[in-house]
Amino acid sequence: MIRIENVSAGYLNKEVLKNISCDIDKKDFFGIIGKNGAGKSTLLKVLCNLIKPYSGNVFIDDRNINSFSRKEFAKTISFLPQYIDTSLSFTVSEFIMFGRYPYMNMFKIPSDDDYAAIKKVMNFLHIKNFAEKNINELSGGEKQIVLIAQVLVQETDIVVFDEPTSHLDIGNQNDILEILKKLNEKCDKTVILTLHDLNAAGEFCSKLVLIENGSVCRQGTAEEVLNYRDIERVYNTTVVVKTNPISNRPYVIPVSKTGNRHTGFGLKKKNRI
Ligand SMILES: Nc1ncnc2c1ncn2[C@@H]1O[C@H](COP(=O)(O)OP(=O)(O)OP(=O)(O)O)[C@@H](O)[C@H]1O
Repeated sequence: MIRIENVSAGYLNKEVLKNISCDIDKKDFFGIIGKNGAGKSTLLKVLCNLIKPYSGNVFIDDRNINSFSRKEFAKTISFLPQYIDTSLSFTVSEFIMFGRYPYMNMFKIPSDDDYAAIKKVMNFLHIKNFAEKNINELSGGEKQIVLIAQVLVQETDIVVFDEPTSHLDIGNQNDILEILKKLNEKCDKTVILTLHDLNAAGEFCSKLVLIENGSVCRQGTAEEVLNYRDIERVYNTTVVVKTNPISNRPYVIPVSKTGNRHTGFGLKKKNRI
């Protein structure tokens, strides 16, 4: 269980997160949503101990994250940031090997365990055939899977992703989210991620937190969080929220503020939920 308790944080004098609290359960597929600049990535950085909060604490299984050594923490939680430089010339297996850093000795020579971990993850993600390709030669979707592989070889129980599906088409986006879902449900990993696509968030996440100007606007199940009133206020737009007939999960459609001249539908409440 992860407990984020009364966290305020930011950069120099700029306070971004204002007294945020939330609990993340071991079994959660936990989505963080909110508009650009709301503080989602900052929250992930606090959680991953990359920036220290001005006040408040983060606990993993009742242990303050400040009490972990660097290596111990890297064996507990792994993080894929929003931007990662893949322009350097590495093969896919060399690139994935960077994820084994916490397990290596001071000479940084990979052991049999490190090679075995890479092989296992490549099999899991079906990317064995990429192993010797240069990372620069991959498509956006393939590259994203390799980045996830680097996170997985770290073999942590908690995996954190900052917008893992940005720039991907709907097919690749679904593939990545299915992989993360499998990690959550079959491999018992706690998955925490930020998403801009509210429909993907509604479809895949077991819990959501909606961040508004650095504070928690609402947290709970997708049905609780994706309600049109909160979404409209936070994103300053007009939406309809419906239930996906196949999965029974909520999805959100933007609506032109002036209604639709073809159907004559106005923005009455009955048309929006
Ligand atoms: N390194 C930094 N130094 C100073 N300010 C920063 C830094 N990183 C982010 N900020 C500011 O903190 C605020 C929150 O940024 P953050 O990246 O957490 O938002 P976000 O919700 O993840 O946004 P997005 O959806 O656009 O990625 C923004 O105003 C941003 O300009």
